[in-house]
Amino acid sequence: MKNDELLKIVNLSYKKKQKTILQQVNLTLTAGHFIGLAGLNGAGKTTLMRLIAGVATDYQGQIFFQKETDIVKRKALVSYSDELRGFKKRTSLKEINQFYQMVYPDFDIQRYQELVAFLQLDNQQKLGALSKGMKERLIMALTLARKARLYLLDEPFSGIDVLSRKKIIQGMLSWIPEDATILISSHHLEEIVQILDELVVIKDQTVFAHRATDDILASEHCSVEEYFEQLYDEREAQND
Ligand SMILES: Nc1ncnc2c1ncn2[C@@H]1O[C@H](COP(=O)(O)OP(=O)(O)OP(=O)(O)O)[C@@H](O)[C@H]1O
Repeated sequence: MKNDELLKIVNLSYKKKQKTILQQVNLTLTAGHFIGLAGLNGAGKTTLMRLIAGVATDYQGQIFFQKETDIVKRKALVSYSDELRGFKKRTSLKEINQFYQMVYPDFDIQRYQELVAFLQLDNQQKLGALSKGMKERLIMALTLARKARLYLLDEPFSGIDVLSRKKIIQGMLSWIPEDATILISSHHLEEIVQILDELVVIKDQTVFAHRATDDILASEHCSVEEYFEQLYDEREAQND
């Protein structure tokens, strides 16, 4: 149901090679929302997605999904496609699709075919022959074809040409079920802001802000992009 609690992260900290990447992260996401994930390069956006998806596991703190901590159950409800690193370059899109059908019981083949057509992908092509933008389209099709509760898209548009972006961003509204939530990271907030209900900002190795975009517009008297920039400017001003 819309607005039910989906994800609750409590005091999460994560280190990689003894370096602290995230610390004391607290975040609650509810069902039925489009949420932007913003932060400068290296802030920890990808790391947070990997933790939510259950790809990165060696963390401190707790991650509840629908009030449960079981990672297998979480993986079954969260759709995230890493960079398809596990597949060989000669693997065709058709074979990748077959693999997803086998591994994910919620993979909706009809929805995948619709996404393939919408994103102008060619099932006969090999993974290694895809351009950066076409690979991003494939990741998007595979991720959104699952009937999940939470979708994670990490910089989904960075390689996609400007003309296609608008169409895809608008199209995304129709691909996400009403009671599901999508978390999208992007360095170009201005492009996705019109579809965002909420914004999560990663700064100082933690979730620094989590606000409804309507609330930002009403109480900050600036655009969502300006609000994000100001959060970082404040830090620089303090450091001066
Ligand atoms: N395998 C790794 N080993 C060591 N440090 C890592 C590793 N992967 C990521 N990091 C570090 O973790 C931090 C967060 O990286 P992450 O990729 O999550 O950031 P990001 O916000 O997604 O960045 P970007 O916007 O550049 O994609 C960075 O300082 C990065 O150097």
